[in-house]
Amino acid sequence: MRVAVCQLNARDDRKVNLAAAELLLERAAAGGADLAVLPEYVDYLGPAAGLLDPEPVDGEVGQFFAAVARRLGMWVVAGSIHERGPDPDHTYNTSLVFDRSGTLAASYRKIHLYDVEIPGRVSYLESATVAPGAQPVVVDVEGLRVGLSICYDLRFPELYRQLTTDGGAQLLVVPAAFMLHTGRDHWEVLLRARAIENQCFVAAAGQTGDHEPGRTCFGRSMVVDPWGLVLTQVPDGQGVAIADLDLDRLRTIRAELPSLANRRL
Ligand SMILES: O=C(O)CCC(=O)C(=O)O
Repeated sequence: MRVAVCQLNARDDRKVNLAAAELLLERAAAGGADLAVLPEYVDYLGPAAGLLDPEPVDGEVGQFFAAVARRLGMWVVAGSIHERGPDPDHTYNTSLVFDRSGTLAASYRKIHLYDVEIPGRVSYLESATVAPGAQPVVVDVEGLRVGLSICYDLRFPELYRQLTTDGGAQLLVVPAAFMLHTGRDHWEVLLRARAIENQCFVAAAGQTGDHEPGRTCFGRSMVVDPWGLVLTQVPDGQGVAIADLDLDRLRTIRAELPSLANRRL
C-alpha cells in the first residue's frame, strides 16, 4: 500500500481550496499512491463569517472529492470539511473517506474540540462553532485497517488505543491544521508516540503557512512507521510526500516487541 500525505494552504475561498487540493491529489496519483490524505478543513480555513452554508456529506464538497477519487482511481481521505451540524450555530468537523470508485466508504466527526487559551499565542474556542462527534471509526482499505482522527485528537492517546485494539487499526490517519506555536514542539513527538505505542503506521497531513485571521499552521506532513521512524515528510509550503507501507514490518515489530499483547488492564 502506497500512501501520500498532501500539505495544503487552504484559505477563505472554497473554489480555490478545492482546486489546490485536486492538484495535490493528482501529484499523489502520479506518484502511484493507493491512498492520499488531505489536511483538516480542506474546504475552508478563514473567518467564520465567510463560511458558505455547511453541507451534508453528500453535498457539493463531498461530490467533488468523490469525483476526484473516481477519476484518479485512488482512495482519498478528504481530511476534514465543514459538515452541516445539529443546529444552526454548530457544524461538525468531518473527515470523509472515498474509495477508488468514488463511493463514500466512511466518515468521522472530530471528537476532541480545540478549546485552548495560551495568552498571546493561541486563543481558540472550537466548541463555540463545532459540535463534537462521538464515534471512533476504522475503515477497511483493501485489507488495510485505517483508523480515523483529526488534529487535536492527536493529544488523546486513548482514542488511538481504541482504534488499534478494538478496531484493529494498522494505519492511523491524522488530517490536521496544527498551529505553529504548538506544532513546532509537539507535532512530530506526538505522531511518533502514537505510532510507537500502537505499533501502527501514521499518515499525518497538515495545513501549512498563514491563514486569516492570524492563524499560522506548522505543516511538516509526514508518514511514520510502527517503529516510530519518519519515513517521509513534506518541507515548508504546499507539497506531497509518498511512502510505501510494509505490513510485514508491522507484523514483525508486533511479534518481536509485543507491547500491545503485554498490556495489563
Ligand atoms: O493540538 C494542537 O496543538 C493543535 C490543534 C488544532 O489546531 C486543532 O485541532 O484545530
